[in-house]
Amino acid sequence: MSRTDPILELRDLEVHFDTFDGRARVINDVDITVDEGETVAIVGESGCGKSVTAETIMGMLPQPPGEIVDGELYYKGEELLGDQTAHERVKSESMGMIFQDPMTSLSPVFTVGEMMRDVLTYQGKTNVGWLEIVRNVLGRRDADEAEMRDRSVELLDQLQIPDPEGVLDRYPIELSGGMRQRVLIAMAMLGEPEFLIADEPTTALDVTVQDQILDLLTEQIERENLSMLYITHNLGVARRIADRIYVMYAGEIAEVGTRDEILDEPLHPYSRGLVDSVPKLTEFDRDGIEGLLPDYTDPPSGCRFHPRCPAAMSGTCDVERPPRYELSSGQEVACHLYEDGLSRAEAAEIAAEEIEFDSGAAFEDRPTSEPAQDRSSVKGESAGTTASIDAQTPRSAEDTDE
Ligand SMILES: Nc1ncnc2c1ncn2[C@@H]1O[C@H](COP(=O)(O)OP(=O)(O)OP(=O)(O)O)[C@@H](O)[C@H]1O
Ligand code: NI
Repeated sequence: MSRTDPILELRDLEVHFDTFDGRARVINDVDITVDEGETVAIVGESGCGKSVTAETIMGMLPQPPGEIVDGELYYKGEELLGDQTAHERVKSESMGMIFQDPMTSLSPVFTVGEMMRDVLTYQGKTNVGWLEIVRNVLGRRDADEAEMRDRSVELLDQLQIPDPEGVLDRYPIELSGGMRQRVLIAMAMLGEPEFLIADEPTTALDVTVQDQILDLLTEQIERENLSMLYITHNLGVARRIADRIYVMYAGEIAEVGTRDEILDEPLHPYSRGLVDSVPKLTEFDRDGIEGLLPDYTDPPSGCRFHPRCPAAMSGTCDVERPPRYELSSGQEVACHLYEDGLSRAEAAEIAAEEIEFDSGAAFEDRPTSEPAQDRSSVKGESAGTTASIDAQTPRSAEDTDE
């Protein structure tokens, strides 16, 4: 892996929430690095802490109930978590944020909190015109209208929005979902950012429109040589867009590697289960991961994944938190099966020998190094308990970009 200087470095992040059930220790010691010109994806199932990580980077974590207990965030070497003024400045000067379109994400799978946060993108209104939004986004209520129009038209045009002049005078509600998402990307680009952060911007769109949006986004990234952190639960999207991938599980980083390393042969048992649960992305024919994310108010001891792990070793994985072992290739994996300095080939051999998903067998019943042979149960049979990660978007073709 040839790497340039990091533009963004998140170190040792720990985020807790005060909830009715007690203190939820959600983000536990998360490190993320994005190099100049690089697109990094964070993948993981719903609830694993992707958005909390993004909110922290954007200085948008609601505090309370959230609390950043530990961690540093460096943007080009400047620390931001301890300096709100610097964070605000860097955000407005250098960062662009792409959210989900609040109007297409009004769906029961989103929490009220998430919807409210997204709606803020429109300053709480759905009936404001484009120029109004631009003024707010730029924080320049007095910005010269002609100048904003020119820049906006140019961007809308780059994003292949038909009749960009006309769109400027339309309300978001008059545009299709795909068009609104393009407008949201244009909004993020308006401040001429060098770093983009996107939290599942295409999730609510159907696959064809999602593809178009990803193409347009990639074009913008290449044109402006941007760095990007892209958050998604969709491995197909990560394959399209990412140079490197961080796999997150229960508020921790399970594995980091290049896109091909992670998607072609992941090493962490969780990543393997995740990738294998997407039929189109793999030749393996394994089952999904049984069980649910842990309760963050009482997370498992040792490795947070051990209760769901088919390769968990009693006396080790339930006791000791695995460090992130670094292979000779640079790939990092937080799992006791491995050790520092292994080659990819050695690690792949260990993974093939030790990790096999099947149904039902609980951690307690499992011998240490003899994976069970029963593979009768397939993903989906135990509805609701199998980690589900989409290769496709959940919406149907009926919702296409009209
Ligand atoms: N404002 C909040 N108050 C309390 N708990 C929160 C808050 N925001 C997030 N959490 C908790 O933090 C955990 C991680 O949530 P997060 O939204 O980061 O998950 P995610 O990986 O982005 O999931 P998804 O794919 O569904 O968007 C969840 O258990 C969630 O309930
Ligand atoms: Ni999220």
